[in-house]
Amino acid sequence: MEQERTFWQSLRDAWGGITHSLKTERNMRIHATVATVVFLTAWLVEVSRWEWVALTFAVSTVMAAELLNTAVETTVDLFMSTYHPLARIAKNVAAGAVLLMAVNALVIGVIIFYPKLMHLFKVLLLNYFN
Ligand SMILES: Nc1ncnc2c1ncn2[C@@H]1O[C@H](COP(=O)(O)OP(=O)(O)OP(=O)(O)O)[C@@H](O)[C@H]1O
Repeated sequence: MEQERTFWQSLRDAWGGITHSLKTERNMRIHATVATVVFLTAWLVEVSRWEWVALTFAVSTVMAAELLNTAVETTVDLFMSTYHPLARIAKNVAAGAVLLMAVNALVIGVIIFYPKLMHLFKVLLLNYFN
């Protein structure tokens, strides 16, 4: 039996899982880019404390879903290298979880940013014509 691992070894392996997904999954890189843009915009338009909570939660759930999707895809590929309807269902359902979380994050993003960006747009427009 394997020797008991330290907390730091587990943490390093978990981080290795995230970096693996970033290196191998294009969608994960898209999520990371969108997350960076969202956090930068949130900082620029000075969102409230609770809006930070909602955005952080939305972004992390999408990325966590993508990590689980990668885990499902990898596990399916390990056991099924040829076409199988059940493999298709497993992968599609895991991808569906990512889609659901992404739509949820989009709705939260629109609710938070739309009024702020519209306000900013109006201020810039008024300043331009005055
Ligand atoms: N062994 C298989 N049997 C049947 N269908 C499969 C199999 N492998 C993949 N598929 C189908 O192809 C799709 C893409 O699977 P793939 O493993 O290539 O994931 P991906 O290209 O990384 O997709 P994602 O965009 O969800 O990350 C799956 O959602 C599934 O519909």
